[in-house]
Amino acid sequence: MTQYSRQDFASGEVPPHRRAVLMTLLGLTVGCGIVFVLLNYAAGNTILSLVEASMVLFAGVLMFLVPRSANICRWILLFLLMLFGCLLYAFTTPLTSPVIFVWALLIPILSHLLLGRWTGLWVTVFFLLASAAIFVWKYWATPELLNMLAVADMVFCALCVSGFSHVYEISRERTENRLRGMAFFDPLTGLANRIRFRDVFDHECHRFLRDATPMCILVIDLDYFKRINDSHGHDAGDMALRFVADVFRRRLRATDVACRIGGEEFGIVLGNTQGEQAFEVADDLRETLATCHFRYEGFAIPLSMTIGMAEIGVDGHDFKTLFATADQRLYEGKNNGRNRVITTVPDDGASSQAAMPAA
Ligand SMILES: Nc1nc2c(ncn2[C@@H]2O[C@H](COP(=O)(O)OP(=O)(O)OP(=O)(O)O)[C@@H](O)[C@H]2O)c(=O)[nH]1
Repeated sequence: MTQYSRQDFASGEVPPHRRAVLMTLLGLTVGCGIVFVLLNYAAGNTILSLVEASMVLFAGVLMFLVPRSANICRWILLFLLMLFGCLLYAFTTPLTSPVIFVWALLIPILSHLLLGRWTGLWVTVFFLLASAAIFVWKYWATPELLNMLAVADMVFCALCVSGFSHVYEISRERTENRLRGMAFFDPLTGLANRIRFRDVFDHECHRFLRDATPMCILVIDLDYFKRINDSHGHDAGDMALRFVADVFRRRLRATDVACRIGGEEFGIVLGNTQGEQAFEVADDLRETLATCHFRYEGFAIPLSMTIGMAEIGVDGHDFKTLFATADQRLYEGKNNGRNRVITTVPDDGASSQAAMPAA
């Protein structure tokens, strides 16, 4: 069953700030680029001004494409490689002054902001080493630029900027993961919360609309849960909720997502699962909980749950309809004695396909 992990957030999803940073960089490339195209053209550095003009053009095209692209990873990488390549070319040309090397300090900052800590680090190392090699090659015979003090200034400054960028990105990633964990997961049980439940449902719904992949949802409510709190205390109730979450974790597949909707109510999305299979899973969960007693301070406390089920394409096509249907079946199950799974509610109001309560 899907649980919270760092991988949940590293699955090709670009953090939102990268889009904003990329758009700012593209705007600056167009703005500053035009100035440098003109300056270099006026200084007789025609090839460099042409290279810069093509960068300006590419940045302009990307400013149009990026807001319309869902996955901007490849644009980020392509643009940075071209931008840094363009910088290296500018470093090599004899008409540029030594001051141009100051732009190399942007490499670690932009790489980390746009590519994350590891890809950012490798891109930084590669382009900074290349810049250093060009500097040594270009000013080999200029001792006032290539002496111990000047080299120490440049190397330590580059190391500081790279180190701070890397540390900043590590702490930013950690904070983002922690905040996302708090936003999408229930702290008591470690299961997903209702926001993530909805996200997963939407994802599976798109799969159904695209290639008819079946999907079912279960809406689950523990039976007479109030009695546990009343007889054994709130701690016992909390432990019972964790116990139920463990039952889900043990039984469900890695692709299924269980969540705590609130209180003693849970929801499960069973991706790529048809009605009959989903009923078997639901009934298995029901039976497991009803037969394995939860223990608290020496007491064996019986637990059971009632489950309402709905299948996409059969009971509806959107979250609101499917959830309402499953919820209605859940309450049908509660009214009919609890500890059962309800998959259909005929018009006459009687439940069918209900697993009968364990003895
Ligand atoms: N310990 C604990 N109890 C909770 C939590 N959230 C909700 N509850 C309790 O769950 C109980 C739910 O009670 P009811 O809605 O009456 O439902 P029930 O007793 O399970 O009865 P039926 O659903 O009708 O079978 C309430 O006593 C809530 O206080 C929680 O996080 N921890």
